[in-house]
Amino acid sequence: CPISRGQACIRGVGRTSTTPGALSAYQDKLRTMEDLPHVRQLELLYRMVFQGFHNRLHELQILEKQLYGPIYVSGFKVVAVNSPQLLEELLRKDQKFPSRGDMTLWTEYRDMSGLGYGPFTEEGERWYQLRAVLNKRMLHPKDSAQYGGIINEVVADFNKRIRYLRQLSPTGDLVPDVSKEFYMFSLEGISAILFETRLGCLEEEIPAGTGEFISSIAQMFSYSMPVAALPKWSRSLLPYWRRYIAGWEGIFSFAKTLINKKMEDIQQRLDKDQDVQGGYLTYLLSYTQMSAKDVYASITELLLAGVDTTSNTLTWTLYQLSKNPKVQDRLYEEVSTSLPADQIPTAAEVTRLPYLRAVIRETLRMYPVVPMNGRHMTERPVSVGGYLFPEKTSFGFSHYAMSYDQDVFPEPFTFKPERWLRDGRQKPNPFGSIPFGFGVRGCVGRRIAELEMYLVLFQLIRQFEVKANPRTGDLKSINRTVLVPDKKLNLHFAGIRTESFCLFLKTFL
Ligand code: HEM
Repeated sequence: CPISRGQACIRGVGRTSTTPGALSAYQDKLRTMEDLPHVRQLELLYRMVFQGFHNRLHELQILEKQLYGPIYVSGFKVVAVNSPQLLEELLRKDQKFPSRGDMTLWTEYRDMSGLGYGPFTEEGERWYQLRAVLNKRMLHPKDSAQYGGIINEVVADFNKRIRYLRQLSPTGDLVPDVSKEFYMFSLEGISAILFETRLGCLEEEIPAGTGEFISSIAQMFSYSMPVAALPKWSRSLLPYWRRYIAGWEGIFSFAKTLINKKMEDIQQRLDKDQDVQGGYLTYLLSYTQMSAKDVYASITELLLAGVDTTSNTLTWTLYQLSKNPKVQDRLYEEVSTSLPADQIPTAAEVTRLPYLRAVIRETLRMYPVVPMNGRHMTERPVSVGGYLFPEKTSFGFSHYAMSYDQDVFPEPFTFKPERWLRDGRQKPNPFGSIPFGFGVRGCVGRRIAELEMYLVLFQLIRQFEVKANPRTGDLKSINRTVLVPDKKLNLHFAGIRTESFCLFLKTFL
């Protein structure tokens, strides 16, 4: 452990390895990858460049399914899996240490700087051991529930900020660029959990260090596209690589400063023989055998994975609620009757509300923030849909197209949270929409993300009626690694709902 006092550290995981199942004699009858429809690289490039799919690759999944069926080889030798049944078949045969494939874009800077890998970038046995440590205090709903109090503090600040912004507008209720506000909310929320420190993202004046950190994250993400697309030899000639690396430097230096500060605090307490108690970072630093290098890498990756995902989902949710007043009314009915108006919901209370959960579930169906995921099968051949694929085959999952498969989701373009209610109706095939992934490599932050979204949505809808701004028009989703709106979303947060006014008075005055 980076800090120790003889506490039990979590040791390597001793899971017995499963012998890869030998394929049966029936294997001879399986067809091969060559028998599948192939999308030629030129075709793909044509569609991307001339048909404008370069930033709408998720929509291309729908077209490709119509043209090539549920499984085909796409331009860059990736096997596209485009039906829930085939996806289930493949994921149930996943490796003991699943892999999503090449992560060099995220690892190069760390290799250059002697930094470690986290859950996103690590592979094999080391990844497995890392996840065993990171999952604790995070993955189980009971673990994430302990962060309800911290998240509610952030929600309270977010409410204040929304009230402040709406009163600045000429109409007295318009909040411009809601995505940006949710970004700040998500960054503040996840940092409060991971660093056990408030960054001040929701303050009127963002502290200088926090501002630089936010710019570094934006810089790293925005230069990752040209860096990935351009050849390595161009790096010394063009500015992109240098700026990309500067982004990573800013991110790591900020994270290290906060983590080092926590380590010092803990060490001081230990020196005085005082008890060490705290949240997630304290747990990693004091109760596990993770090295400081691993803690820097893991915390940084958790943070990066936990901001755009949650914030964009919240943006899409409010967008859909503003377009579907009946759904919003039903949600309001649920949140306003579930608790007294002056009571702030706890994690346990908020996760019990079926319609609130269904609203988020439906948003993630229509806007799976990670619209394409995949697996690289390194260990052994695998059969799917009657085809045999050799080891080292890469599979790409067309989650977006599956989410709009009308056999699984009737009226797929309609926002219908009801389809997720467990009130006797037939449940959709669960593999039609798996926004947090699947299995041991699935999203580690799922429960925290859900909790953040439930708590903030509960309080927003209890207070305001969210209305579309006619000038904004319809939003389309574009793919920037995650699905984001193609333009800014401005929304009216109309009239403070009467029931909540006393809550407001109680909380803020
Ligand atoms: C709406 C919110 C979120 C969505 C939709 C989402 C979705 C996903 C998906 C699809 C994956 C890939 C899973 C797979 O390959 O099977 C993933 C992985 C991951 N997510 Fe999330 N995520 C969200 C929020 C978060 C948050 C809040 C955190 C951090 C606390 C987080 C941390 C991670 C990490 C570290 C991984 C990599 C796990 C691994 O490779 O072992 N995510 N997420």
